[in-house]
Amino acid sequence: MKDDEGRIRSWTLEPSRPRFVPPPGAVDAHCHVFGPQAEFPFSPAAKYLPQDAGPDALFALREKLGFSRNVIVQASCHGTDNRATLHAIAVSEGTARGVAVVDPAIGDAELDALHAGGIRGVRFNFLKRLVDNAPKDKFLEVAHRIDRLGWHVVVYFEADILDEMRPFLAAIPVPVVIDHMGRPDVAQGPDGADMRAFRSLLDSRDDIWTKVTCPDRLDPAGPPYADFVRSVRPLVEAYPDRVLWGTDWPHPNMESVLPDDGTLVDVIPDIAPTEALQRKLLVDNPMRLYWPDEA
Ligand SMILES: O=C(O)/C=C(\CC(=O)C(=O)O)C(=O)O
Repeated sequence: MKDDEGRIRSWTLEPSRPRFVPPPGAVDAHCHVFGPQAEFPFSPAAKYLPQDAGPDALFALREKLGFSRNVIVQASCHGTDNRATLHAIAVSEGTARGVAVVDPAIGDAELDALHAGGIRGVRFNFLKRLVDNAPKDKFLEVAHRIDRLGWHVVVYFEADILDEMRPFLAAIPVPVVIDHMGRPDVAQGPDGADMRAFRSLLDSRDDIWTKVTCPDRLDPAGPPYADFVRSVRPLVEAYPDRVLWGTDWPHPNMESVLPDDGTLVDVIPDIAPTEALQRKLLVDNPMRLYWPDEA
């Protein structure tokens, strides 16, 4: 939905209240903020121009959905200027942490400042429709330099390049989190080629985690996201200590169908059917990665 200036609104203004009640302390471990543009302009290289979606709206949504904390992931529309993300973390009073996108030439003092501002990881985005460059050699240098801070890297790529990503992912010296399971074709089912390839990646090292997120992006059939559920539930059951969940609000680039965040939350018990799995997915795992001091 575009406004007169061509800025996209990709989120619903009136999400439903979910039936599923998350456990106390639940973390929405994948969401973003956009702007506000007047304070935090978008990057000249941005591939999409969203309407403002700032921390007030994010934290109001969190309240409505029954979550306690957020992990805010720097979105490509803000490039390597992390001020909007840092601002949202600062006003959260300790209930948000973040993942930054950095210029590979970033200095150690600036990395320290990001750490002080609540950043705990760096994101490498390989989606051609979102970024112009994804220099693996430079990314590896960054990955080596964040090791001393106890950070991890978040990697975003699609299933068609998984095989070419393997040597790069194997060389990363810190824990790795894969966004949206590397976007498999969930219509293939849990034993399809994409899920098998992704499992072999998870099996290649025990510190690769993944976000079991985005039924709205991965399952075009829509709610109740049956293909997503049948493909992803076995993954949650097989790797219960390495999975994270998030809303993906404000759902960058979702233009034709606006996902309902309440409905997304109601997918959680379908992919994590026991209380023990839900607690790991929503509390224990994200706390270990983002608030290790409190976990
Ligand atoms: O963040 C997401 O979940 C997905 C995005 C946007 C994005 O990653 C970015 O702008 O950096 C997408 O697929 O368009």
